[in-house]
Amino acid sequence: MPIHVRAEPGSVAPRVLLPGDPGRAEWIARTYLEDPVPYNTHRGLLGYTGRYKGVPVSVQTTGMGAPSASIVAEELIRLGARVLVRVGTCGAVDEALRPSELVVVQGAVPLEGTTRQYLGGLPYAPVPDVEVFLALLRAARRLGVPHQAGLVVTEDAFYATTKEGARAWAAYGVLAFEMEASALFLLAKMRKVRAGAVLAVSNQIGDPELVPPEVLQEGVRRMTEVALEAVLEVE
Ligand SMILES: O=P(O)(O)O[C@H]1O[C@H](CO)[C@@H](O)[C@H]1O
Ligand SMILES: O=c1cc[nH]c(=O)[nH]1
Repeated sequence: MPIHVRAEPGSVAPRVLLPGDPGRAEWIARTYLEDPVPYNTHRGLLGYTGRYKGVPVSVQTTGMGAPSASIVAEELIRLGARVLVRVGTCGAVDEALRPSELVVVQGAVPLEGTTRQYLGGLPYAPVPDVEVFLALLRAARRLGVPHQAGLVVTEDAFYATTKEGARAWAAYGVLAFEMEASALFLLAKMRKVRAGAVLAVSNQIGDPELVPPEVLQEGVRRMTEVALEAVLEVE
């Protein structure tokens, strides 16, 4: 049994949704999964397995930041996860992004320390699995959900980022900042599994004010439905 995700072999489905927040994991399991069974509560890394439209799906909390997400992803893969989709929130850099709008992540600039340690300092371009990315994009279009596809920055220090600092990244095509995607994408390539990410805008970067809770919840609902429909399309 892994050290952190204390699940028995066979209790995690091949398809896994990955929110940072345990509350979101519980909500997704209760709202969308048939017969959800909890398999981990250790460290608050809540994990559940049930079925979505008859297909086994797990939802597993990553915690915040690439160090925690990388531990969880490594252990999930050892437990049999094969398609990992982050369902997270993000701070918008692009002013055209509306509160709760979705970002289908096409690539994640690795501004965090976890990939640096794995790569021994080598430059790298963390990208999602192309089939997962296309399935997320198709699902967002089919469901008619407001979204953009593009780059995000994966950062370590939420409160170190300023509006001005983030705007500099907008000049290179970055839409939003978040804290886990680059590590997930690298690990998926290293361990030969598929990964992707879809995010809902929770705030403007450098602004501590969250979008109103009911607006954010609507974004989270749409993001979850996009991710669930997408994982059904990918082996
Ligand atoms: O809402 P989640 O999935 O946790 O994602 C974002 O929210 C947290 C920061 O508030 C970080 O984990 C960041 O990536
Ligand atoms: O990294 C993050 C995630 C959400 N919101 C932010 O402002 N930054």
